[in-house]
Amino acid sequence: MQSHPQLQASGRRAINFCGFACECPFAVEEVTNKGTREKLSTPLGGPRVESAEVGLTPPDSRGHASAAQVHQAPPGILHAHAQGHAAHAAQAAHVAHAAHAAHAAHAAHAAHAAHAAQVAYGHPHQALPGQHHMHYAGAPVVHGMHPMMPGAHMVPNGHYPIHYAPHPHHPGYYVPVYPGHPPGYPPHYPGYPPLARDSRDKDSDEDRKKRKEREEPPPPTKFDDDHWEEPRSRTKLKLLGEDCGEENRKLWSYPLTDENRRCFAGYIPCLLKEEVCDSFFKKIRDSVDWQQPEGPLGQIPRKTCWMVKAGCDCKYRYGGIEVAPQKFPSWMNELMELVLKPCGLSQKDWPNSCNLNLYEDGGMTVGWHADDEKLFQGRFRDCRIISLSLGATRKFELRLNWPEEEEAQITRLTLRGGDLLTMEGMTQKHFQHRVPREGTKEPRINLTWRWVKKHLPGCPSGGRR
Ligand SMILES: O=C(O)CCC(=O)C(=O)O
Ligand SMILES: [Fe+2]
Repeated sequence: MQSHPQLQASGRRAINFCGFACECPFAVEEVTNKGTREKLSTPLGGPRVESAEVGLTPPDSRGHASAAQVHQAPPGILHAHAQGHAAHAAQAAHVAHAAHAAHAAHAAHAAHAAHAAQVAYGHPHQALPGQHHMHYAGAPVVHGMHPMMPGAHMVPNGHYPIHYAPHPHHPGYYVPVYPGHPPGYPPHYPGYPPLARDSRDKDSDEDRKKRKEREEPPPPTKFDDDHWEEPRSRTKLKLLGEDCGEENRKLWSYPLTDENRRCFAGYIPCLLKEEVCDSFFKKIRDSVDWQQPEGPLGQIPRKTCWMVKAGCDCKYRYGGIEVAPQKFPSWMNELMELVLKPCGLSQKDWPNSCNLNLYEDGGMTVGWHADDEKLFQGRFRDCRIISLSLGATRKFELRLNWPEEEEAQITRLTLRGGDLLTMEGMTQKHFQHRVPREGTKEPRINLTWRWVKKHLPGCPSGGRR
């Protein structure tokens, strides 16, 4: 993450925002103007920033950028704080609205808040008209009741009664939370729209637990006492990596092999050469009519496109969105030829649909989900999904829906441009997968080929008309 320009100007540089490849907003170290590194920590584990030299420079175009990013704050992280530093929060808030600045300050850690408030407006009285609040260090007055936290007094320089909850991903880190939000509701502040969250993005442990209690179906009935699913020695399921011919077999490995659940993920590294990847990447990026549909929780955090073979007009509905089909373009045949040959599939057996995603940078993601929509029948029978990655390297994770004691819950893979990944058997029933947030600035395109087994009513490829 880049240092804030105001910090740079003051000779201080906040670095190493948490060190994790994710959304953790907190700086954990700072380079001082003496060139030494200081640990930033609070009694609660969240770090504290004491960059009192932060100036009162008005926001520039970067400020606008910050404001925009504020609205894209990742789930579980408070909006104004999302940029990882009070100065960002302040600047973002400043750009947005003085009242928002108040919330930015409030949202932030008390020490951050001081700077947020101070830097953001310099006119603390405008924070929320008619209220005595948000006057922190450096501002003239500190008194009054907090406008949104009953019983809470405003106090100078920290020890402000912000409540903290464990960071959803990083043990030992804490994030401020706003009391009064309904459980499971993504923290946000009045005046901001709800977080733009993918309804598939159910990646906080807290969320997961609560959702589980509320709406997750109980584990399905097992095939027998020892097996979740009928073993493939009986069903005769053939894996692509086994049934692809002698010359291709050596290309494959199976990083996920769960015979008990009949779940598999196959992998071929660097299937396509770099020049081929580059050429398809550009063609796809520039020619596809990318959509970023709005779901119940805001725009999905990536661009997408749903393509089908001629004769099918099934829409793809998932997570409260609906994507209209586009026809396979001419490049699709060329690409399928390259990708599906090593899978041992001849043209008559090719998939009849493909879901495409464009992740413009590491901030774009797909949250935990399974491709278990009725179209593909993956909850009821073996289901193949073949995925090709182009562009930036991203992590890909699989987790069990119903882990048993001591079972490893997450399988982590790294997908580079040109890599092929499959999910086979009952993987869509027993596992969820995701592409988590990362720091990269580089774009990635992913294509997942699938077989529509149950066409929507009215689709010319379906049984009924
Ligand atoms: O981008 C990826 O690798 C996964 C995409 C995915 O899971 C999906 O499109 O359903
Ligand atoms: Fe998926």
